[in-house]
Amino acid sequence: MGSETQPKLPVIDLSNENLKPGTEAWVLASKHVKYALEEYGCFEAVFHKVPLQLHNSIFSVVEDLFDLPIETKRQQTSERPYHSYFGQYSFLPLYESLGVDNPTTVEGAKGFTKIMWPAGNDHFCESAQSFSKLVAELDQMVTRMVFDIYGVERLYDSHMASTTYLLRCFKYREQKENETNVGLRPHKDKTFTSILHQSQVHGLQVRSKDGQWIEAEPSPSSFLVMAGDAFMAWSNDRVRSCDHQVIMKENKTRYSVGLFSFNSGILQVPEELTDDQHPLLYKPFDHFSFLRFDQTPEAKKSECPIKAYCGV
Ligand SMILES: O=C(O)CCC(=O)C(=O)O
Ligand SMILES: [Fe+2]
Repeated sequence: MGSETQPKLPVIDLSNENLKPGTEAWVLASKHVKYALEEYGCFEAVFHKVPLQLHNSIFSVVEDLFDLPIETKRQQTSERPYHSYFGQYSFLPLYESLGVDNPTTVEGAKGFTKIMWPAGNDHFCESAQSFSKLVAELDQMVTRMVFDIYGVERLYDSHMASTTYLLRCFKYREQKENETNVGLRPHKDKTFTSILHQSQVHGLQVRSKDGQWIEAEPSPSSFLVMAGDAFMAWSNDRVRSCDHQVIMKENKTRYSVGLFSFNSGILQVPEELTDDQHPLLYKPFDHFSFLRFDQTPEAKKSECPIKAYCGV
């Protein structure tokens, strides 16, 4: 009998201070990032720049956030899809989430904090902003690596200038007897990138190309960097968007946080990514209009909403 090896996600250490564009280390890391995003649609980034103390404080304030009354949490509403409070669904009983728009800015962090705690909560505000700023640095590094390795570094600055961030916080309560252990059903994010960070409780799983579910291991220095549908379309299907789910096995409350990136303008496949072997697969599209389309019955019926929306 052969021994079964558990599939693992690619792990890439992006902590080194000397990891700078143009260096050999940068080129090597960029190749690993490209391979991981093309094969898995994701990888585990080791990123020690987020100190243990900040990891602890972000999960402590996220716990306080979900302890607020439901009526308070429902005060967070937004015109933008994915930016409001979600929870109390009979079909997804364990799940709750809240989003902080523009969390890397003082205004964004303060604006959200004021809605949740009208008398203020500096600890929440500062932790959410510091955490988001560091994870945004990771996002920018990875995005730059991808643009470099695909030979489209000329487009990086304008891409980043129109990127906006959303910090989503998640709580999955323990299941009661006879209740489902599904925290979140299989899905692909509609983001450009999503960077997920878990508390110590397992749950996040990623589907490999051959259909196996691979568990993402929680650790204070681990960040799961995933490509969303917008990234896949921008890359003309070189990058896969990552299929993932949350399954609760430990019977403990689970918290996680994710920094989601969106483009506030039009995304289009760079001409460098099309040729005879790679004909253009997507028309230019407005990212936020795609998010709205994704909520329509037409999108719900579709196997691949981004292709239904702007596929050639
Ligand atoms: O809780 C997690 O780790 C995953 C959340 C997620 O996949 C999402 O909100 O899209
Ligand atoms: Fe997701």
